[in-house]
Amino acid sequence: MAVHSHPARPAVLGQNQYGKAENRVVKITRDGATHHVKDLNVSVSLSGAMEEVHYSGSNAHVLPTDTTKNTVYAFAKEYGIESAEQFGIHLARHFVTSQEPIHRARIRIEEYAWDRIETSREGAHSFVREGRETRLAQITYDGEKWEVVSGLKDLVVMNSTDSEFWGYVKDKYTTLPEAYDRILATEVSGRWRFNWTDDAREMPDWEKSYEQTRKHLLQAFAETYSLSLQQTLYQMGARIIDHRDEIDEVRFSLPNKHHFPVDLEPFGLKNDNEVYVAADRPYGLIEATVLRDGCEARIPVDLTDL
Ligand SMILES: O=c1[nH]c(=O)c2[nH]c(=O)[nH]c2[nH]1
Repeated sequence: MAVHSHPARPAVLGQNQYGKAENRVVKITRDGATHHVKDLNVSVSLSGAMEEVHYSGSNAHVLPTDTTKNTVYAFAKEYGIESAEQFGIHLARHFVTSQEPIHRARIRIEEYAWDRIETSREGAHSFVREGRETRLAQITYDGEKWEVVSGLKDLVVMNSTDSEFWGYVKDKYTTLPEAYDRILATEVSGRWRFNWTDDAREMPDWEKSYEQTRKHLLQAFAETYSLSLQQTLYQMGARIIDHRDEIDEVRFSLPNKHHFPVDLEPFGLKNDNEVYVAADRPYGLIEATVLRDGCEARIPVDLTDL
């Protein structure tokens, strides 16, 4: 394509910058059975001698935004992520010193913090996102009977190992590679229905019930060696039914927050289950009710209806 020059330009280019925004990089560092997680959202913004790409479309000075994305993932492997600041400094220095037309790099980073889930099983690879979930309660009374449904939403959890997914149906549209060691992460939305229905019976201790139900749910997530999110969901519900006599029904809606290992082979790097891209959509959505045997399902299928 012809590169046009504009000797008499009525419109002049002002401040400009470009790069790949919101690179979701998750780095797992393994210290034996103890895993450490760094979870960042990295936005790269470059500026410099970029007049020509705007005026004429010449890309001669343009390092592709796709390359800036690859650099983020490759650096996570090559240099690790000690801190957001250290990681950002590495990246900014790289872009400015390796590409002559790039004069300025701005790296913005958001970091999501994870706490460990306390569990009795061996190994430390289960995490809950820092920041409390939202607790929910719905009370219905018709003058005779009570129905109390409690629950929670926005409880984000992750296992950095002990999750596999294979042996599934394959048709002509199936491309998913089987996974024998993957990250399992979800944002739990759950509701549980109490069997307390009338004033003549003693009420459960609602505060203790919530705290214990949350604990069982988290421990079941952490302790289940998972062959599918469906299996983990059932274990979470069954653990609650087994341990909490006051609850007859549990329903979960679990988005599968996919973490795909990044292919670093093109950069001569081996990704040994360390660097992942955290994809936000589309996501698998796994939903099911777990009931005390013989009890009726009353929690709506669509939890947003509750
Ligand atoms: O745990 C999973 N369950 C699925 O049904 C499913 N489908 C898929 O593509 N990945 C997964 N993972």
